[in-house]
Amino acid sequence: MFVLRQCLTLGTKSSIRNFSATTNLVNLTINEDTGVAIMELNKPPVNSLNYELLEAMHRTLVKLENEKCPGMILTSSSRSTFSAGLDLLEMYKPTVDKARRFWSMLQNTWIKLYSTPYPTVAAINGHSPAGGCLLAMSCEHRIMVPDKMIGLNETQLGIVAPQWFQDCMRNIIGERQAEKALIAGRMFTSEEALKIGLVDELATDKEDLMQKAHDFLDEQMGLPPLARSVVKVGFRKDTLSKLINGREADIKMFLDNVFQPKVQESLENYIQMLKKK
Ligand SMILES: CCCCC/C=C\C/C=C\CC/C=C/CC(=O)SCCNC(=O)CCNC(=O)[C@H](O)C(C)(C)COP(=O)(O)OP(=O)(O)OC[C@H]1O[C@@H](n2cnc3c(N)ncnc32)[C@H](O)[C@@H]1OP(=O)(O)O
Repeated sequence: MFVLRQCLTLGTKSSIRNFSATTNLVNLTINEDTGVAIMELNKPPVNSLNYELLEAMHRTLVKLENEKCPGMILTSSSRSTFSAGLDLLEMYKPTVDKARRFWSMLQNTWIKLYSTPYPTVAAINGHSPAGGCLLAMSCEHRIMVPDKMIGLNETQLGIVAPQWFQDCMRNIIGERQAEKALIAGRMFTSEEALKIGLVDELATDKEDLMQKAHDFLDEQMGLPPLARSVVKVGFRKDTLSKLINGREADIKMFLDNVFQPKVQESLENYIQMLKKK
């Protein structure tokens, strides 16, 4: 359930309704004049994607779809990080039920985000590794601040990015670049990401980032919405169907991997390393 927290009137003619998921993990702001939604991930310090954050995102996406949202900006309340990807603690010594529930919610959230009929833009105001990169890649347009890192780094962690993560990257930067990036588990600087088309624009700072995101949505919202969304979903349907028809196999892949003693050992070392940093 969403609670109406407060009504803010900013110093512009637009009035803003500010909703928040009850957990406060996602701040949702909807501009009353334009209907544009800003979905801000708010799980300090790095928006690691645990079950609760994914569930709050999923709930927000369902609400936006039901309310015929005309456009959405996905961003983060953190100064350093857009999202650190999947929460490593969700994968460290989970029960089978917990691991299954977690992966299933990740699938639900991605399917909703990837298939929205309305235009989506990722305002990437920080680092965006692995699952964070997946979120950004699932939007239609990506704008990033300078001097941050983005990419699917799974290979460097000794794990394999799931097929649908790989497909998202291939759909954006093409077969050859995706193959090279995925084999290496390469993280790109914002500037490198722009060069290979992993992001579409760079912004100078957060204000410029949000302005550019609004500009993109203004342009998209000027197009006939039904035709726009049919073309979008048409382009994405093969990638979506692959996961939708293979959800159980994908969950099995995750469970088979996550419970490997070697994976648990690397995970423990990685968590320790991040904590000592
Ligand atoms: C290693 C083996 C993984 C095993 C996986 C198991 C099964 C796999 C099967 C299939 C799944 C494959 C798909 C995986 C997709 C993923 O998304 S995996 C997650 C990959 N993410 C990362 O590698 C990012 C790690 N984090 C960072 O690089 C940095 O934190 C950052 C994002 C660049 C930010 O840096 P900054 O300096 O600002 O912050 P800190 O590093 O100091 O971190 C602050 C705080 O947050 C904790 N933390 C960071 N990332 C995560 C995370 N992903 N999950 C949980 N917690 C995280 C960090 O430990 C610090 O904690 P504190 O010291 O207690 O404050």
